[in-house]
Amino acid sequence: QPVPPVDAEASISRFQNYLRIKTAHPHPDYSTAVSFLDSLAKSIPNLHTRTLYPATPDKPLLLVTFPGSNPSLQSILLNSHIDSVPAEPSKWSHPPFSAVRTDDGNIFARGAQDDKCIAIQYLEAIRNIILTDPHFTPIRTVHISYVPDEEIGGLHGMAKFVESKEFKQLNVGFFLDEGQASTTDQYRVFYADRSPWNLVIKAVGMPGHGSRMFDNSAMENLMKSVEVVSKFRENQFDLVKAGVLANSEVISANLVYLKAGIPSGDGNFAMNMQPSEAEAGYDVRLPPTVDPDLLKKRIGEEWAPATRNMSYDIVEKGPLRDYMGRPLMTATNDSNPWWSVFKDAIKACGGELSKPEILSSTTDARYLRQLGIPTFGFSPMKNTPILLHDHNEYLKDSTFLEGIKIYESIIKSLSSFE
Ligand code: MET
Ligand SMILES: [Zn+2]
Ligand SMILES: [Zn+2]
Repeated sequence: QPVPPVDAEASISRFQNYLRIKTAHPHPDYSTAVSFLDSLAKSIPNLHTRTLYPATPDKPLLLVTFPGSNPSLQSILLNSHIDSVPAEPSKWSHPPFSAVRTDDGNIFARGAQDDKCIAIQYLEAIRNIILTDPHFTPIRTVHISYVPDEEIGGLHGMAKFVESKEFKQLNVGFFLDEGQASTTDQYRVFYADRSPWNLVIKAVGMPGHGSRMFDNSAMENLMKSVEVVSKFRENQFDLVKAGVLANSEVISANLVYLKAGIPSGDGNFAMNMQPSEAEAGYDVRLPPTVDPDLLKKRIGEEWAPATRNMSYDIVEKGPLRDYMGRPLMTATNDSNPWWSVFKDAIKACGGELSKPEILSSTTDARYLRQLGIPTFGFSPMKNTPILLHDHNEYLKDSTFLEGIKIYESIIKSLSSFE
């Protein structure tokens, strides 16, 4: 029986159709996305699916299973989050949920890189594996999880899932999650993430007429803090600019909002009033190697000192250490047998990997590393600008297709590893 040819155009259409589902926060359409992925998985022979609700009925998680011949071996879990960050359509050259494909092959959509590409690539890779070799049976079972809420911290998604009995029954031995695009000809792989803190610094101070000059206004107090944090940020960034450390190896503290002022009722602010409260919000990211207590000390003493009427609030979005108290990092040496299997699989299909890195952003991988499960971040996008969370996010059609080939090799190798 002749093997039907792999239909690349059909794979691209399926990618575009998935991109067209409005999965952006604050109201991601999880039910449409899950039914789309569920039917897609069911159109591939040998795949089974289950929909789980680890947290609440409005936050589904789709689990796809490609059964292995030896269920006593630990399984492989591939992951993709369903949700996307918001997009501002007026700032885009194509509507963010149109998945327009330009003449040069770029497919524009929110989620094209982060991370709806891998969602479809996993399934297309398995489809191609079965198509080209109908007798291929993995030795280890391969699961794919499609999880909600990653972009808002994963508390009602992966964090809950890893605590469930369904997860424990999967007996996961190796986990693969999203990574980031590479601007070079080499693929990037990530062995750790930075952990996010949401830091809010608040100032109170003397209110008064807009014309008066006095010490200790809330604005003055807050702006002094903003200067101190900016200085810290500059010092960290200088290490990056000098090539001493990578972006992901320093602490970043980026100002993401400022809130102050007395509303004048017409959407503006009263200009002749000095407010008695002001606050600043920071996205802070900590590399796995830093001591969180030292940073907290610095925040309390230097960034938001009580002596200047300042207070602060830190929301830690997820774990920083595993249950043994160790930093969340996956070994990339012989102590981790999965490392060479993964590396060799990339090489086997002609790909090259750059030196393993810490991811500058954060993924659900931290919840698996917390359990001590070997975990890498990987999204096969080379020669591609890094556009996650940016305007005009896109992925080239040929890059998407290359990624499917990479996953064919990875899935075959990982699932055949005894
Ligand atoms: C707030 S948890 C992480 C969410 C998102 N993936 C980010 O890195 O910003
Ligand atoms: Zn992502
Ligand atoms: Zn993201």
